Amino acid sequence: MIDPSLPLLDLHRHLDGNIRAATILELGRAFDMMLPATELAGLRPHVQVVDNAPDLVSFLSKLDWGVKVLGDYDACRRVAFENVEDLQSAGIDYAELRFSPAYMAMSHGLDPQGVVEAVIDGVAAGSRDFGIPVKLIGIMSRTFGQDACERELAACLAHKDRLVAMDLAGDELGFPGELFNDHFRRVREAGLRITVHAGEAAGAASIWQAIRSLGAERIGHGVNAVQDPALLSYLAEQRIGIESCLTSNLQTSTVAELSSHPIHRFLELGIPVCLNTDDPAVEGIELRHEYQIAAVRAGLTPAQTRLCQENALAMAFISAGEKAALLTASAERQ
Ligand SMILES: O=c1[nH]cnc2c1ncn2[C@@H]1O[C@H](CO)[C@@H](O)[C@H]1O
Ligand SMILES: [Zn+2]
Repeated sequence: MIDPSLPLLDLHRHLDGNIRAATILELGRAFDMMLPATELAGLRPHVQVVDNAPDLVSFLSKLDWGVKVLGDYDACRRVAFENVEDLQSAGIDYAELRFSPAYMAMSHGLDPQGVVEAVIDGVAAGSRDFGIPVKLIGIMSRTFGQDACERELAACLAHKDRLVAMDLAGDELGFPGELFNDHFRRVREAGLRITVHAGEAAGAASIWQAIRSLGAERIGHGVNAVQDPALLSYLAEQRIGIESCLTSNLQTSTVAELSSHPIHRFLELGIPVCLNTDDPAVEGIELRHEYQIAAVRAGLTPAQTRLCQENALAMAFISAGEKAALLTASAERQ
């Protein structure tokens, strides 16, 4: 259930995991690329999860066609703009969109800093046209290693005033957080907020590492925190929020079924948890599905989904004034 008197926020949403299949087809044609299909129905299974993936890395391969068609900066600007249009269609009042500039840049040898600029531009235009406030989170894609992440971080920090936070995403098992301690020291020095994908493919130790060494204030997924009672207490006491993405966790086989997802345990223990999409186009879902269907399958009551809405507002990387404005706007539309 969604309480319309509260704002609807998506804090964990990959802009480059939400590239429309129709846009992939159009850009593929524009850049004269061989795609696995020439029409939507044929393309869909290549860019969207049909059966749950066996693991995180297989799931992540479904994002690849979306970035392979980004042949120039205009294409990056377009997908950024369309992402804000999608927020409007999805009834979302505020979002933090995250993106990996090096991942978006790599197929056509673009400059990651140019990609950051194009995404900032596209999101600003969308935010203005659709009247939705949006903040941006830069991602370091750990899958490409430490050096690539250094270049990616430099591209993000060149525009640090236009980003609210940095994140670490990709292959958590193959590229543990320890490899990125120095990167996050620089993020902290730059004064950006920090959220980290942790406890999704790896265990609770990866979450401790993200908090203690990387400086994470919020955790993406955090499913495997459930293995460690001391960590659960710590998350609750320190108000470290978990950005839950239920359908994503099912599709990456992080959980076998939603009924065994630990989210209700997290909520019962007083950990700030919110509901998010992750990679909506790849998953074939929107935020409403997470609130109205996935959360119910995970055993949440209407009071708990409402609490998720409140938690999202508390967890958002915006000022108290911006939070109050979101609250007022949702109360007024009642
Ligand atoms: O659920 C996820 N877990 C970990 N990494 C992810 C997930 N979804 C997307 N990415 C990663 O984020 C970057 C693009 O924004 C890519 O590195 C992609 O692999
Ligand atoms: Zn994610």
